[in-house]
Amino acid sequence: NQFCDAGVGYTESTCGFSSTSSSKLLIKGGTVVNAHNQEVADVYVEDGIIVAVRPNIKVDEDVTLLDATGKYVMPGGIDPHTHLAMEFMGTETIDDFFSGQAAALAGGTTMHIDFVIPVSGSLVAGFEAYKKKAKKSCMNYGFHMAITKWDESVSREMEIMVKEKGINSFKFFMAYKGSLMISDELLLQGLKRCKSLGALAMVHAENGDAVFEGQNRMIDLGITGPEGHALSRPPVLEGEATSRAIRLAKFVNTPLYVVHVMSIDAMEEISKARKSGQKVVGEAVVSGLVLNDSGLWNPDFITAAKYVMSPPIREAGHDKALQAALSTGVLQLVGTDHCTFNSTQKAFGIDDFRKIPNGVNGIEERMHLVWDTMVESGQISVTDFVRITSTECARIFNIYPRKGAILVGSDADIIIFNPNSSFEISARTHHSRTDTNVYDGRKGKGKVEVTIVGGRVAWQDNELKVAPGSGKYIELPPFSYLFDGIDKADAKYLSSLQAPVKRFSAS
Ligand SMILES: NC(=O)NCCC(=O)O
Ligand SMILES: [Zn+2]
Ligand SMILES: [Zn+2]
Repeated sequence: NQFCDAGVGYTESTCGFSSTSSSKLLIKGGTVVNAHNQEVADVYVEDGIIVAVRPNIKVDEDVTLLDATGKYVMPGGIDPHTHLAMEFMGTETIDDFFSGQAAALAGGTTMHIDFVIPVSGSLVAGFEAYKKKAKKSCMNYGFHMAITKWDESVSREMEIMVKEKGINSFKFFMAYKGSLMISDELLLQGLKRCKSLGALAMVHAENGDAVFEGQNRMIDLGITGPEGHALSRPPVLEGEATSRAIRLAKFVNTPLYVVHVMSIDAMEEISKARKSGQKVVGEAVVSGLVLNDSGLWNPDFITAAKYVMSPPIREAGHDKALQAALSTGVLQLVGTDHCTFNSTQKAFGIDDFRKIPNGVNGIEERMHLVWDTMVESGQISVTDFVRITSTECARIFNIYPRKGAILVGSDADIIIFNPNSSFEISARTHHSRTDTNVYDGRKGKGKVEVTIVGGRVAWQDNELKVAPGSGKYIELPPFSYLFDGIDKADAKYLSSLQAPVKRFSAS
């Protein structure tokens, strides 16, 4: 870990943070990239807000200048899927809201959306617990909320989350039998409630009952190592659950967001639904795009166990198909599912893959790996890069154009990216607290040189410049663009029922 251990005995002097105090910033001469266009322009920022984007802006001497000549000036990355300080599988992720965010800033991500896990089923208690965890934040963050049980109180608390706490999305786990997994009955209730609140339903799509069966099958065969994890939950189980969730969302007529799409099977279900006109969002994660399952077969347990996540990293072929789906719009955005456990924690499953805490790193690596894999290979344009790493996430979670854009009036969350530099990933130099890295040794083109959050330089010259506690909670309002037209479709459906209703009342 390159930063001092945050939160414990922290002082600015001992940690060597230096904050850039000027509230005025001019980024000169770069190519400003938005999802819709790119142009050479200066970007002028005052008090955290972009106030001008045009060539040759003249400013007074009290303004901090950043030269971006020959570089891209892009919206900071927004990671839609992280787990910081999450209690899971009998332990807690090693990255908290400071170490995880410090890593994010080093990699050009300025906002992430983390998943609140209810406490004993209570959403309010879960929200309070995460508010406390997030006190050490040093960048923008928002929350999704998991729904793990169903009763009147959960339904009421969902309304409180949406109307009072700034949460506009709820995740339903169709896997993790015995802990987070929910039934179809609960999923249906949850989808209906999400719809009425204008909140986006998200699913972890794997058939948890069949996964349980698959795990028993592996143990009966004496397969106890990390490879058993992938073998026990094949793509067909991800495809089945994805298809089931899509059909239930269609039945309820509410938008659906499928998190961490890892297989061709799931991706094809999303593709089919989208072609039919259904509002389904598919989230790729960087591990699914750039890794294959070969690591899981490494004879060294710790090396193999670091790749254990759910749904599993698939065999070669799924990665390329997911890249193609992302480049053609079948999948819309890229997250990380950053959920880190160190070697000691992974070793809980040394004799039984079912006990290996599930999760991989990625919050620091996402922007670099997506650039190298997708832009450098010619699969997507620079504007597409901005769309899938930032803008689309802001649109889906209803904070665009405040976030996800370099426009007058937008928040000044900005990166300066040098396409002629290069990056190299190593567990020895990364900024996460974990001692392994699933991308260890990867090199590529392009480098985030400066990360700006709310108009302040947060990362520059390989140095973190912000302190724990300087982060900001971003409330996410309900009824994003995905809800446009839902009422019209409902009205059409109801009018289609008039004929049977009349027939029934006539007899
Ligand atoms: N994905 C994973 O393995 N861990 C995090 C929890 C989840 O997103 O399912
Ligand atoms: Zn999940
Ligand atoms: Zn996750």
